[in-house]
Amino acid sequence: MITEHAPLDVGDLTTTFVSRRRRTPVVRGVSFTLARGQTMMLLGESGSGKSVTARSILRLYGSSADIGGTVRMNGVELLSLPESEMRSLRGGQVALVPQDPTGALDPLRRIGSQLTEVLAVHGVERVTSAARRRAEELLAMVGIPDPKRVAASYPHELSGGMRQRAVIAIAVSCDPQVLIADEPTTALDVTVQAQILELIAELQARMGTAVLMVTHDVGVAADFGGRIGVMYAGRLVEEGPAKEVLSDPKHPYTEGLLDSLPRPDVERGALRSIVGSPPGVGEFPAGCAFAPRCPRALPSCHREDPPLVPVAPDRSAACPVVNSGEAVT
Ligand SMILES: Nc1ncnc2c1ncn2[C@@H]1O[C@H](COP(=O)(O)OP(=O)(O)OP(=O)(O)O)[C@@H](O)[C@H]1O
Repeated sequence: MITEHAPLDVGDLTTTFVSRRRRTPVVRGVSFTLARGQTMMLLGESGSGKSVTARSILRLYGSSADIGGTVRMNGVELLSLPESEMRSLRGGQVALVPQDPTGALDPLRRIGSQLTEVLAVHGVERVTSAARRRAEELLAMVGIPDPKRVAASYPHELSGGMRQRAVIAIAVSCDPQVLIADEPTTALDVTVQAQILELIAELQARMGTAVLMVTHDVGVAADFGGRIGVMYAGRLVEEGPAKEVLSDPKHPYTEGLLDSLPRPDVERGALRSIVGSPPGVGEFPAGCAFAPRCPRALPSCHREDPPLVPVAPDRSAACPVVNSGEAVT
């Protein structure tokens, strides 16, 4: 029997930054699975560990972080892969669209040559006229109206939105099975943001790519759909279909987060902020990290960190109040 592996299966992922003086845990036991063509949005406030989770999957921290747990891509464990194999996997089977397209492009090289190089490195096309044609096709595919001109341009000659389209063209050039997008629209004008999200969704539908997207923007999460994983203090506290999580949050943190943010997708009264502030980097309290701010914390929440467990069909949360069936209203 042939078992189909998930494009991405993350189990109990932990990331601890290490320096000569200290060890700083940042990601603490994150698990999720992405099926083919599926989206997972990592949603949470700044500092909750979303980007570190995404970048740990790609092993982008080198020796500055200890990464534990498992990261399987199509059944292959990435955390024990030699760095040389990891390098060929990045940009091939798994590609990153970062927040800032400017930093992702080489300022001294034309867009077309950056694209053909990626195609050559990953053995898709040698740098020939066929590769140049392919580069232009890719630029056209990401909605660039004049691909010949853009291929001959340097990054500084393009607008932010066009640069991000070019970065996306490079990211999808080798037909990745997993696309990791780390706040891909934050650095762009509001008018361009929706277009870039639409483009990612369109490419995903066309190519069957699984997408892991990091965002702190509930509007982006609502628009994109798929599944949402809500992060707080380095942990996933809630996970489920985006629509359900956003309309009927189970975890008190998700509820507080949604109440505190302007939501273009729902009409509501005044915003309410969550009392207190999140723990400092690596300074997690005993028990549930949200307990000191939680209006529903039980005495046990200050001692035991609840695991993420099923709370409804296809949904899970890390909260004993939800798990015990008590309504979170
Ligand atoms: N290279 C690093 N070394 C040490 N600490 C780091 C490093 N990168 C990130 N951190 C810390 O890890 C924590 C989580 O950062 P992360 O970037 O994942 O947050 P985030 O949820 O993505 O929020 P943001 O939207 O602000 O990026 C932060 O407190 C950050 O200071």
